[in-house]
Amino acid sequence: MTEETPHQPRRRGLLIVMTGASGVGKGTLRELWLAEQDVFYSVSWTTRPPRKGERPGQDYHFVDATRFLEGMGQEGFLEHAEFAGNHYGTPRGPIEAALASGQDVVLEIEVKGAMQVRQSTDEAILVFIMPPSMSELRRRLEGRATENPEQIERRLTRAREEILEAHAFDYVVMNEDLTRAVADMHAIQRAERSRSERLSPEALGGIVDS
Ligand SMILES: Nc1ncnc2c1ncn2[C@@H]1O[C@H](COP(=O)(O)OP(=O)(O)OP(=O)(O)O)[C@@H](O)[C@H]1O
Ligand SMILES: Nc1nc2c(ncn2[C@@H]2O[C@H](COP(=O)(O)O)[C@@H](O)[C@H]2O)c(=O)[nH]1
Repeated sequence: MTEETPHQPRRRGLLIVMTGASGVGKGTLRELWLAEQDVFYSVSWTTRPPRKGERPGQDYHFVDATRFLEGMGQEGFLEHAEFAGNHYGTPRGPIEAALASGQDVVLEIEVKGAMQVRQSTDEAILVFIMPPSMSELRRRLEGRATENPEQIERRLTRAREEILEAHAFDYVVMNEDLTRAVADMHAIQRAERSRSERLSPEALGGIVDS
């Protein structure tokens, strides 16, 4: 809910960044967590070719390397990174408007990009999604069957590096039981909405005057 009521003053939206290894279940978790919520999901740009069933403009903006470089100059990215041979970036434009209107914004990105977001803004809430084990992560990547064996090994190598960075993030959510992980995401969002610094003096004045 972003609507202003006498008991719920307008606040700035939350900027929530989900990060973690490829295949840990970020996308699966995000879809369940955000179902029936009016949240702005940031659709990334990527030079990776679309997978079967992926919808341009909804899952990604699929572009070639030339267009990606142009985008870096023109629209500008909040962050961008190379991952397993492809480029990925978060377009900056729509994010500030959504936050200012009180809408929560969710990014789902790899670890280097999440660290760039941390450096560029204090307001980001960084959530690291953790796999129960490397063998389970492998099982999920193999089960998804969207990469070939060599690409899976490349993603697992990167995953080991990423997991060692988990201490740098605000929250760690273990994605073993999916229902529990979804509940953890709701709990983080609820708690962060209650943080007092997200209320402006104007919003508090509105309560006093109501
Ligand atoms: N808690 C879970 N238990 C078992 N399987 C899961 C769980 N969460 C997700 N999966 C499965 O793991 C696979 C990878 O999930 P998903 O594609 O959401 O990962 P991801 O982190 O978004 O990957 P990428 O970063 O590469 O986009 C999917 O087949 C999904 O169904
Ligand atoms: N730094 C960024 N990482 C991103 C972005 N969009 C997605 N991703 C992450 O890349 C890997 C690989 O994704 P896949 O769809 O090819 O499996 C994964 O960890 C994504 O979360 C982005 O804009 N910036």
